[in-house]
Amino acid sequence: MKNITLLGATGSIGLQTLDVMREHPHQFRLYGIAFGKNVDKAKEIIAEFKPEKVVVQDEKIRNELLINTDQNTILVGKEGMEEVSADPETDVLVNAVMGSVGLGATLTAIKHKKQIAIANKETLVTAGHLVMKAAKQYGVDLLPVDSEHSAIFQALNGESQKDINKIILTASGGSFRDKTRDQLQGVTVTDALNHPNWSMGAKITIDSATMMNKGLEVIEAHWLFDVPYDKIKVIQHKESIIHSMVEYADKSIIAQLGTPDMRVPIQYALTYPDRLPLSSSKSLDLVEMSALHFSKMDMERFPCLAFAYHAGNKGGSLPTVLNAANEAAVDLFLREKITFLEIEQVIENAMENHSFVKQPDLETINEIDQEIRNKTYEKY
Ligand SMILES: NC(=O)C1=CN([C@@H]2O[C@H](COP(=O)(O)OP(=O)(O)OC[C@H]3O[C@@H](n4cnc5c(N)ncnc54)[C@H](OP(=O)(O)O)[C@@H]3O)[C@@H](O)[C@H]2O)C=CC1
Ligand SMILES: CC(=O)[C@@H](O)[C@H](O)COP(=O)(O)O
Ligand SMILES: [Mn+2]
Repeated sequence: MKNITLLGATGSIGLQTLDVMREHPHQFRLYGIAFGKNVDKAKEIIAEFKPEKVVVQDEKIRNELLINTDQNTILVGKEGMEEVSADPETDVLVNAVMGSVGLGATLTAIKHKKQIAIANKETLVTAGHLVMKAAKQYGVDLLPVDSEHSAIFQALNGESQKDINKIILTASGGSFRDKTRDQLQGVTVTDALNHPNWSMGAKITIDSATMMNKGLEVIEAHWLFDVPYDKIKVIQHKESIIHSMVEYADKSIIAQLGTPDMRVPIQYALTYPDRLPLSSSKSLDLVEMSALHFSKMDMERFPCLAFAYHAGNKGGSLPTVLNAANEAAVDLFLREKITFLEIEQVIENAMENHSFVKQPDLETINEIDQEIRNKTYEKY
């Protein structure tokens, strides 16, 4: 029986993690949760799973939650997430919060040698060098939850790092893949939230539409698999059936396929190196599928992908700027303060005007993250 602490329990990945846990009640017990604002959903989770530790975003939410939940220990904010991540009773940390707010918890869990299932890609984008250095120092593996990275992790299994020719990340193209740049003028939040293949949280769905999601995933792959950027390629694959691939020195390509169902990579990160049945997930019927499509990624159509390659290649503080500007811009778009096309302008502007720091430590990263958000929110 593994004790799971689930950060972001009320979100898309959080709820699907709970689905996996329901299928395997003898393997997993929910020890701790953290959530943001969704008190009603959190109450349902607490009533069903009875976690011992609950972390809330702030004091206001704590007061709302206190009614009926006095049997739990309630912790608050980033410090609360770090405390529950370090808790001796936590065996596995599933980090599924949205955004760089998850960074401290990831680093804390590493220092306490926890098994970590990482969905929170922003952690790796904003401070990949610090996270991977700590993981190496404490001998901790980060088990990827992101579907592409789970696919790559499975395709890499047992192979030698030196034999990798390239990693091929697949991109669905997002909600606006069939639109030209001209047709992006005036698109609405509702349109942008309509992802063709996946049902996900709002922020990542917008990231898919701008292609920033794939940009973040390029940086995530660089850190997780220690592969240089010139060996990480992106192709468009509109069906999201091949979740990603690795090409080896002999030109063999190993791919991982499956229906678009996040419970599969979530469960694998929880059970690795074993596999358990997942009866709620559907088998892929390739005959019914009949055809899969691939096309070249157009960096001019999707400039956010080019921004991410640039930030990744340059390194230093630039990925922190990319991530913080993107988080603020997507939030502004979701609240209809800026247009869809302004998202990329906010990011480009933040990257161009930033005073570059070559080797930022944690304090510097947190300062830059806050400064970029403040500047962006001041402007709009
Ligand atoms: N959804 C997916 O299929 C995939 C997601 N990912 C990654 O997983 C992460 C989560 O994504 P997703 O589940 O879609 O996002 P959601 O928006 O659905 O969920 C985010 C979760 O984080 C919580 N949260 C937000 N801010 C805070 C905070 N300050 N303190 C504590 N909790 C907070 C939210 O709480 P509340 O709702 O209560 O406010 C919610 O539980 C992201 O990094 C995303 O990129 C990666 C691959 C696929
Ligand atoms: C499910 C998942 O891992 C998402 O990151 C998904 O990949 C989004 O799809 P696209 O970014 O390819 O549209
Ligand atoms: Mn993904």
